[in-house]
Amino acid sequence: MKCQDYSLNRQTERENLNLNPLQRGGVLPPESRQALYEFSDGYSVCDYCAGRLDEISKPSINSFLEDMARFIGADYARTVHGAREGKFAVMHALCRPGDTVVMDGNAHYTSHLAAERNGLNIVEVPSSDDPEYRINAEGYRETLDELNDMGEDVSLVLLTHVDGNYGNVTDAQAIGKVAHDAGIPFLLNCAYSMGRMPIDAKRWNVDFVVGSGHKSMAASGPIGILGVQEEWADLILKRSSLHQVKELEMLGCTSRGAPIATLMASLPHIIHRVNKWDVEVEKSRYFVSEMEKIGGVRQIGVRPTEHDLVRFETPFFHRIADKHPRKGFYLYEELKKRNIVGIKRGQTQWFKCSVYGYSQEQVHYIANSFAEIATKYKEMAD
Ligand SMILES: Cc1ncc(COP(=O)(O)O)c(C=O)c1O
Repeated sequence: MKCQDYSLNRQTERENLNLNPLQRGGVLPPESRQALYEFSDGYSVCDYCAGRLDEISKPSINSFLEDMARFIGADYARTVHGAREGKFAVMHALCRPGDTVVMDGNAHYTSHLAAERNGLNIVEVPSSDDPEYRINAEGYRETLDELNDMGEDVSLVLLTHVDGNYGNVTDAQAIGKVAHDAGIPFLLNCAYSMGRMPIDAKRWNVDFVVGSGHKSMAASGPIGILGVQEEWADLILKRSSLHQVKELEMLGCTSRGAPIATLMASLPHIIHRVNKWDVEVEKSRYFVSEMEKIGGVRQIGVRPTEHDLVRFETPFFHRIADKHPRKGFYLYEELKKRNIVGIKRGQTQWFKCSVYGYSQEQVHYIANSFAEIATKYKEMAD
């Protein structure tokens, strides 16, 4: 069989300033790039395995998981292949087909799919209207009261801590309390927060917490974290009846090579960086204020933003696209000329972006580049 050359090169994308919110939190520090090289073979962490991934002591996955659990305020931590697999595992262990799970109206599609694959009914707590799309504890209380009045049993309450559309940071502690007052366990999806900002599952009334290594924890994917409190450990981490040492919901073992090696190497880095979250939020607010100096550009979602993921409505750039010979592609192309990528090609009506991890000078350069493009095509927007 003839096969084309698949050797890959991503140098250009790596060297540009990448504003895609999906990419910002997954950039590896140098020590993790080294780990990636050392552990790039498939089963590379399994040389000294005595039966189960989370018990391996060389490399020290066992103590890494204890440190991770402490970092997120959970009693136990396991690696999974992503936040979605963590949600699926919790639902699979806890709920029965036909049960109802209550989740926020801003929930990620993977929460829907995890529920669907488990045969669960989804009831959503609506967000507030445009432009805030806010999710609050009162909404959860009302929805749970209504379901209770209808005689509907709810087996799980799920909240997206930070949603992927607006970057709204919700009050997990208050919603966790509502869930517990109703006697229902609480699952917090921290894909956009764990590894970026401090998480305290115990203080926030969280029974199960999931995070995403490739999204927010400076790791090569696919990898995620599932945190579980003591009360639920026997259920979620129950052993197989056929292979006594193996944990059923983990299908025995999860991540077995580069993803877990990079996440381990990145743990000190992310423990350190979450303490500087305030600086990131300030940087993000500065970026929003600079962008909003361009006529008609407006940040959507809760204001001032409390996260690095920001969504802008950009009618100004959209009007230019109507007249520009390159149509909607001009914005992407103009940014690329300035070594900025991450805004989807052809998208001008609105876009999401993030300046997480960039220096103040880089943020200034990025904001200035948008302003420069706006000035260049000002006439076309009139
Ligand atoms: C809010 C949110 N939850 C979950 C996910 C999925 O994370 P993972 O790829 O780790 O399953 C995403 C990814 O975009 C997300 O934005």
